[in-house]
Amino acid sequence: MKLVIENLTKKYKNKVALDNVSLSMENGIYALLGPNGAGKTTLIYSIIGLITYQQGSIKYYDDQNMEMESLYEILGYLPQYPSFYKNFSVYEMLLYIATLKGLKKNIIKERISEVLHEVNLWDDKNMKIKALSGGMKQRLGIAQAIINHPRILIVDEPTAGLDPKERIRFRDVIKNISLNTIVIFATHIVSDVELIATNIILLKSGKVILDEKRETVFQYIENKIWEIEDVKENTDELLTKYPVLEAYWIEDKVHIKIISDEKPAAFAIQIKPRLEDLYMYYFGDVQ
Ligand SMILES: Nc1ncnc2c1ncn2[C@@H]1O[C@H](COP(=O)(O)OP(=O)(O)OP(=O)(O)O)[C@@H](O)[C@H]1O
Repeated sequence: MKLVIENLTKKYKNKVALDNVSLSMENGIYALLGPNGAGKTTLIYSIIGLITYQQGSIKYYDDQNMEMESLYEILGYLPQYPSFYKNFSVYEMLLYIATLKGLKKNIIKERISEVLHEVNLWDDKNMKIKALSGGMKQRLGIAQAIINHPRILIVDEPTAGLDPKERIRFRDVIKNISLNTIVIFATHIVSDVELIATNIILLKSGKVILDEKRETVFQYIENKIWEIEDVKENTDELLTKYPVLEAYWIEDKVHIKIISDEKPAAFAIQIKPRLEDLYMYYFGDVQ
């Protein structure tokens, strides 16, 4: 599978929501990161064909590199705010979606059972949707998105409302799927994609400001992240002089993490950057 976006521009009246966006994706997990209003949802809506755009093109190619006419049989989508028929049971909802997605009758039951086990809802399959908790609804959303073995899976803030154990389960499900699927994972929760993303895309004010493989994404902030332990003296000076990425307690000591081209203090230790640092570097106004 290949998804190729070229020079995509989308305007809502005079507001430019996507500005000349070009991206090329193959199987793997693409973390789509950006602050509120960056254009993530607009990009997703453009890919799935929910909205039209003024300029550019979006094309999909199959494994034989042939351009595909329609995306619908191979698409899985979890919207930011999924909604369901509240009087359906979990099982009925999936049966309905599976039928709409054209799954063959003889495999539907088995496939529903598989996905319900994957998202840990098997024991709750007869519960009415109106009685589900927020996290359970989110898991049902994940189940309906993957039920047709999508080759392009788009998930918008998928872990909102999931408890830590379910987040880990979800990460594993997504990782497995990504072996032969393009997964676009839009989120603000950087830690959810840190472990599994193969590519990082940063969107800012409708522009792609970074599109890089995970292995090379840290080159821009390598050797620039410093930790200062037990900050007591010079605290104010350090805080005003350098952009602070993070401040936290470890036992009874305050640590701060800052970004600086040079060693900011004699007792500063250089540490390896993490995805959160990269996010803060680009979006925390620390440049
Ligand atoms: N239907 C619309 N009409 C007018 N402007 C819109 C519309 N939808 C989005 N926008 C604007 O387009 C820009 C991009 O919005 P979009 O929802 O794509 O951002 P986002 O990155 O998904 O944000 P969030 O993280 O808050 O969901 C924003 O400035 C938003 O106000």
